[in-house]
Parts: sequence; C-alpha cells; structure tokens
Amino acid sequence: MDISVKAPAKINLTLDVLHKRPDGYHELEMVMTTIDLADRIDLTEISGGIQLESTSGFIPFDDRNLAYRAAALLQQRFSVKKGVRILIHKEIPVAAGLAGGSSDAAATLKGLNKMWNLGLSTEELAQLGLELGSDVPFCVKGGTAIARGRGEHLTPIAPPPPCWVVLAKPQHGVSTAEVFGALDLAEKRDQPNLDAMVNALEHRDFTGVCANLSNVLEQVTLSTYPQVGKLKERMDTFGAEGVLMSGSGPTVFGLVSRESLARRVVNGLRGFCRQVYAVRMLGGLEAPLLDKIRTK
Ligand SMILES: C[C@](O)(CO)[C@H](O)COP(=O)(O)OP(=O)(O)OC[C@H]1O[C@@H](n2ccc(N)nc2=O)[C@H](O)[C@@H]1O
Ligand SMILES: Nc1ncnc2c1ncn2[C@@H]1O[C@H](COP(=O)(O)OP(=O)(O)OP(=O)(O)O)[C@@H](O)[C@H]1O
Repeated sequence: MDISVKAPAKINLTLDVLHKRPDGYHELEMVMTTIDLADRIDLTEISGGIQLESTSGFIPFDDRNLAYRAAALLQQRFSVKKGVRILIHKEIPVAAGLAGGSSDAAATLKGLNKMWNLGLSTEELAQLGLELGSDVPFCVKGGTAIARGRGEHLTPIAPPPPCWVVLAKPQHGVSTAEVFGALDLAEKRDQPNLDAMVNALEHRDFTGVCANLSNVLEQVTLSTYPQVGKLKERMDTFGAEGVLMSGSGPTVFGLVSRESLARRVVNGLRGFCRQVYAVRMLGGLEAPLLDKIRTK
C-alpha cells in the first residue's frame, strides 16, 4: 500500500517561557496554529528497513531525520518487520521556526499507523511523537491549540479568522537549543496576554489577534540576527496588519486580511529576502477537509 500524507507548518501566535525545568527543557505556554504551507510525505511499503529520499538537499537522509526516526520508533516499539521508503517533498523552509521536521515526523507516524495497521489513537501517536520532539504532539493533532509543558499539553481553541499569512525566511537557519540557551529568564520581558489572544480568536476578531501577537524568544533571536528585526520592520511598512517571529525563528510572519495587500507585502519583501510565501491559515480546517491521508 502507498500512502501520501500532508505535513503542514505551524506558526506561534503567542509564545511565553515560564521557567526552566529540572530536565533542562523550558516550561512553555503558547498558542499554535497550522498554516497551508506543507511538505508531502509519500510512504511506500518495502520488505524491510527504512529508506529516505527528499526533494531537498538541506535535510539529513539518515537516522538524524525526524521522519526516519518516527518510522524507526514505530518499528522498534511494535516489532514491525515490514519496511518503508519515505519520500519527503520539502516545501517548508528548514530550521525556520515552522516545525518542518516535526510535521514530517507527525505525518510519518500517522501514515505508518495506517499502513502497518497499528491501530494507535491520535493521543497515543502524540505521546510517541513527544519522544521525537516537543513540537511533534501539536503536529500530530493540528488545528489551533494552547500548548503547555514542553509543548505536549494541548487544549484546542478557536481557529484564527480567515486571513493571509505572509512568511519571510532569512537565509540563515536558527538552532532552537541555542535560542533557549541564550534566553535570560531573570531579565524583564514582555509576556504575551494569553487570555486576550484566546478571546480574540473566539470572537473572530482579526484586529485583536494582530494586536496580541507576542513571542518572548523574538528578542533573543533578534539580538543575534538583526536581519530578523529589519524583516519585521519591512513587513510592517509594506502593510502587514500584525507581524511576529515564529517559534525560535528566524522566519517572520505577517497577517494580512486581503489578498491584494498580501501580494503587495510579498512583492515588497522579495527585494530583501529570497524565501517569501503567502499562504492561508488552516488552523482547524485541515481535520475534516484535508485529512490528509490518501491511499493510492
Ligand atoms: C520553539 C518551538 O518551536 C515552539 O513551538 C518549540 O518549543 C521547539 O520545539 P522542537 O524544535 O520540537 O524542540 P525539541 O527538538 O524538543 O528541542 C530542541 C531544544 O530546544 C530546547 N527546548 C525545546 C522545547 C522546550 N519546551 N524547552 C526547551 O528548552 C532544548 O534545548 C532542546 O534540546
Ligand atoms: N524531516 C526534516 N525536515 C527538516 N529538518 C529536519 C528533518 N529531520 C531532521 N531535521 C533537522 O532538524 C533541524 C531543525 O529543522 P526544522 O525545519 O524542523 O526546524 P524548525 O522549523 O526550527 O523546528 P521547530 O519550529 O520545531 O523548532 C534541522 O537542522 C534539520 O537538519
């Protein structure tokens, strides 16, 4: 059986770091949502082992790849003898703060659950996903959610109102571990107003969503990479109605209510940045409409 799974990127509408935990991770509180910028994972059953190919040369092809590790985890945990060839059609920029690798891992877990008839629930897949990375449980479930803990305690909330998301990814990538490592929790920081964001989402209040975009990691990444700040300024100047860095960065996103304005922002940014995209929010649409697993 061949299976094809869509693996959408996420953005963080808010991101707060509450404290550092004894296990070295940080306790987070954030609002995450999926967007219609997606990799596609094609899975083909083979007699044994794991083979991985990708349209992108920028990702590892061995057991450092999160999709590879997702397949290996299922093989080991459930004594699966069958193998799989994984083809990753890469559209999400790498090391960008958009959870590209995590979403590939989540899609691989979901696709192989079906291909190998494992009968695992979404909750069980999310728990397995946490062994691969903090963003994987959210990527398994999708939609729009408050994420707490390392990112695995998920409360579904209302999706953002329909709008355009313009993304600009500077040429360099960013290491998530380095950004968390450079965060000084003793320093005063502008913490997001979670209630105000949730309220704006519930009321489909686009202006309220834009006004409450906030990410405490932004200042950390920005101080190492001033280009991120410049991109934010330009996005704002060209007319984006709300602008923020996603996750640990360096991708900057702008929310725009009208398509014509989204085009203007994209055209404006193209002179400064090679990787610019305009996509729609998914945020909850994907569950019924796209879900996602197509059997060929
Ligand atoms: C920044 C976010 O993208 C926000 O959505 C995520 O928190 C990062 O998720 P991720 O890339 O799946 O992160 P992981 O692969 O689990 O962790 C990478 C590194 O980030 C740091 N990390 C990550 C998550 C977390 N809650 N606390 C941390 O301190 C740790 O140093 C860890 O070694
Ligand atoms: N399938 C994959 N796709 C992209 N990167 C991968 C993949 N598997 C492993 N990686 C490695 O993971 C690192 C982070 O890449 P990724 O694109 O997932 O970052 P990110 O979008 O910043 O993630 P997050 O937002 O979850 O922190 C890269 O250095 C890359 O080499």
